[in-house]
Amino acid sequence: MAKVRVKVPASTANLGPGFDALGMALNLYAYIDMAIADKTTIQLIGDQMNGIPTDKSNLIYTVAQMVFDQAGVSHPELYIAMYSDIPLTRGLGSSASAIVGALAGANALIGNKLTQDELFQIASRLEKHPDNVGASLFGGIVVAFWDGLRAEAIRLEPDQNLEVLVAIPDFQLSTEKARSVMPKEVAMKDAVFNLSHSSLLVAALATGNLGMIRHAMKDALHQPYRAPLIPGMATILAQADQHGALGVALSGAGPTMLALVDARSDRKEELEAFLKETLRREGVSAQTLWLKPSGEGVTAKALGEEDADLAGWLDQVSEVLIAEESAKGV
Ligand SMILES: Nc1ncnc2c1ncn2[C@@H]1O[C@H](COP(=O)(O)OP(=O)(O)O)[C@@H](O)[C@H]1O
Ligand SMILES: N[C@@H](CCOP(=O)(O)O)C(=O)O
Repeated sequence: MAKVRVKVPASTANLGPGFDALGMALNLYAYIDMAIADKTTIQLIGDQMNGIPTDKSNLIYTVAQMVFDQAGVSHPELYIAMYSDIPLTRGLGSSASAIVGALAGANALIGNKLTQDELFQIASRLEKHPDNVGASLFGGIVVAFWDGLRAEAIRLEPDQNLEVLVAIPDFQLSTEKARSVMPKEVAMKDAVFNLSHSSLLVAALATGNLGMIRHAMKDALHQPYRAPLIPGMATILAQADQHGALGVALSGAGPTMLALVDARSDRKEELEAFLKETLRREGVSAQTLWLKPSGEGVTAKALGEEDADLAGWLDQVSEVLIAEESAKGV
């Protein structure tokens, strides 16, 4: 393919007890255009990616080269353009989406020489959290492990009534920092607590037993240690189910808080206000977003000569949205 456009979903990892094991793709996306070129150029569109390098140290570029290496081809020069709605370093899997997007784009450019499983192995090796990369790659809900040698995953179809409310604080928290506060060893009772709760959560999600989520979505392995890094988190974890959440967790390594909600609930406004107000009382301003699980994982489609470049296409898309809103009279 001469040029490809990749669409890759954000992800939320852990879902509470499934530390490094459970992930869900969300309908918040990053887009990457990629083509083989005479000279490497990397264009980052929007303020979102301030500070990300635009030379050959860029993650998208380096990951694409890994695909070429593994496939035994050489394409050292690339055109890359990227736009993302996924906030960086907030626990919504921006790094995983960049890795998975780059893998899918580079693989499409060379006629999909690598299998999905090969992409999953590379992604898990790089990110080290198969919950994030598995969700961005396969979509839906992913149950996964990575043992340092191999990653395995099974994808579950999310219940159609599942909605997701995220409260994204206006500060960044790197995964590295949020992992550094965790103990190296845990007590047997905490291990058993998480084993039973994450197993129950998978069963609840697999069978659509939404009422069980509030019992299952509890964690003793990482959230207690991370809570001091996020003012308001402990209160949200303790009380969100009293305000209409099916379950609540830290999204990935944080600082975003995530609530699972029944789409038919009439308490959505109450829950959103509770999350915002709890964080505000602790001096944290946060943006709330209503999301859905993304059933689809990463996609890569071929672009023709007639297709607009990424910046032009984004303008067209927003014009369509504005036109749709005007037609609705809002
Ligand atoms: N498109 C991208 N290009 C290059 N690096 C990226 C991109 N997206 C994310 N990253 C890197 O990933 C880091 C964030 O990863 P991480 O701390 O795991 O948080 P999260 O994945 O939850 O957003 C960013 O600070 C940046 O270094
Ligand atoms: N399981 C990892 C997930 C990190 O996710 P991110 O979206 O914050 O990068 C962890 O909890 O450390």
